[in-house]
Amino acid sequence: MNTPAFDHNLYAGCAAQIISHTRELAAKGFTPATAGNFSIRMDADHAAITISGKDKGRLTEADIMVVDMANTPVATHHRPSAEAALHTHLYRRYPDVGAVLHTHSPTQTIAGLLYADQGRVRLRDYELFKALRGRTTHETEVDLPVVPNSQDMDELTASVDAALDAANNWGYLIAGHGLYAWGRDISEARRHLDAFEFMLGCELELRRLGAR
Ligand SMILES: CSCCC(=O)C(=O)COP(=O)(O)O
Ligand SMILES: [Zn+2]
Repeated sequence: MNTPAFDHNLYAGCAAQIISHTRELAAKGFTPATAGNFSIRMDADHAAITISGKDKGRLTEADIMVVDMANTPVATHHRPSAEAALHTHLYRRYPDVGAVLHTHSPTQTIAGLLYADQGRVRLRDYELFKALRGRTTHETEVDLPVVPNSQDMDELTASVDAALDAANNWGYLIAGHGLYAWGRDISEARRHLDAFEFMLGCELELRRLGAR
């Protein structure tokens, strides 16, 4: 008998977690049309990830597939997210990252455009910093990197890699596109995503008020 390419029970558990979070994020309006992609690391060599082009508010287990860390589909003919390379880049760069979430909320999309020239959104004095792993005080600055958008995934991955070398964080924005956030598991990735969404919303409001 052939050895299965991956543990099906592990895959099914990952798919269930992805579906649960994506439905909630879609209901918030964070995945317009078919935007967004989501993954969980299954083991050192595999990740469960959304298939490209699906409505992320209506995912079923059949809409989640497995790739290896070079983005090659495993035991399927489906096509992974067009941005799978950005997920596996994070899994390769950070061995302790267990989940990656990508959304396109209006706040994330607008903030990416407004701060593209600066290459970062400098966040200051937010109590919500404590939602980010490793942060214990509001009395600091946190730079959220902003990289230019590109349809060339090698170019985009290289921009992200350089931006994270300069300002290591739990997320980054792609200008005019959306947010990538990650964590050691999907709950932590979601907490980071929610925290960035909130702080970016505050930054946009402060700009509207002329305070930034
Ligand atoms: C319709 S949104 C354009 C592609 C994108 O940015 C995205 O997040 C969804 O792409 P996928 O291939 O993962 O469905
Ligand atoms: Zn996207």
